[in-house]
Amino acid sequence: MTEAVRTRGLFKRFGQQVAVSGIDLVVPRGSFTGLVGPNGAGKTTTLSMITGLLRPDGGLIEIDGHNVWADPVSVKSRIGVLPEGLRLFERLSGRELLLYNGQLRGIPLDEVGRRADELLRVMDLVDAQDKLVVDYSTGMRKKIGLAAALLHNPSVLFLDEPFEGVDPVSANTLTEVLRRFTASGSTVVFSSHVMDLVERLCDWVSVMDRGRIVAQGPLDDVRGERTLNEAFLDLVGARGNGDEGLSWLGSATA
Ligand SMILES: Nc1ncnc2c1ncn2[C@@H]1O[C@H](COP(=O)(O)OP(=O)(O)OP(=O)(O)O)[C@@H](O)[C@H]1O
Repeated sequence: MTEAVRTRGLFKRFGQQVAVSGIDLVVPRGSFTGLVGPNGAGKTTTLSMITGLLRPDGGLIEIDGHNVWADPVSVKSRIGVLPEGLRLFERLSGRELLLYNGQLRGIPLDEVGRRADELLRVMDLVDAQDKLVVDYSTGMRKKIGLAAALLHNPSVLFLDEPFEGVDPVSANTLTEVLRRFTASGSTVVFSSHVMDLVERLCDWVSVMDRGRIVAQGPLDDVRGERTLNEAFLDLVGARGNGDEGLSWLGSATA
């Protein structure tokens, strides 16, 4: 199996809190991979280390066989990132943002212009292309962020919660673009809490819980005879706190 992403013993702590506890993540090339886990499982921390945004305390990360922290330049030209809490250049218009990103990546201006026009069209952002990014809605921000991440044609695309706050129409657009991207042999890794979506899109799944990988492999192997949601609850242990306490809740009288 050729791997797009491989970590060995990847480790990160924040003070006393171990966020990522020595994980061996495997992402096959050309896969549509879902990184799932409950709140605080370590997904964002893992993606931040893999994409070179956060220095690990230990372990190794390779993308297309290149060591992320030893060879950051060749890795960064191969990856696209849509991070959580997406920070964009707010005072640029959507189109300017793409042109600027493309030039930062060293793509000739006429080629950047061509790619930007196509991406704006596919993302249904043509009418908003001259509007400042600060005035974009959440879904529009995700779409322009994805366009910026795709502009240099990366071989691996990392998306942290790409569908959060995105309406079904925009989610469909994002899905179509990502499907086309993986169909051409490129790799997508995205984190999500939405099991239905992961089940619909992904062919490979890594399940994290409390800083560890508790299951990893082809979607069909991880879920077995169950839905992915049932498998997820089995794997991370449904935390049955709902029946205790809160006796006051719902007893309000008019
Ligand atoms: N900068 C930080 N400083 C201190 N602790 C942090 C920091 N970033 C993350 N953590 C802790 O590390 C753990 C993993 O957090 P992380 O954000 O990676 O989880 P996650 O799986 O992405 O969660 P969510 O699904 O809620 O976004 C949590 O316990 C979190 O509180």
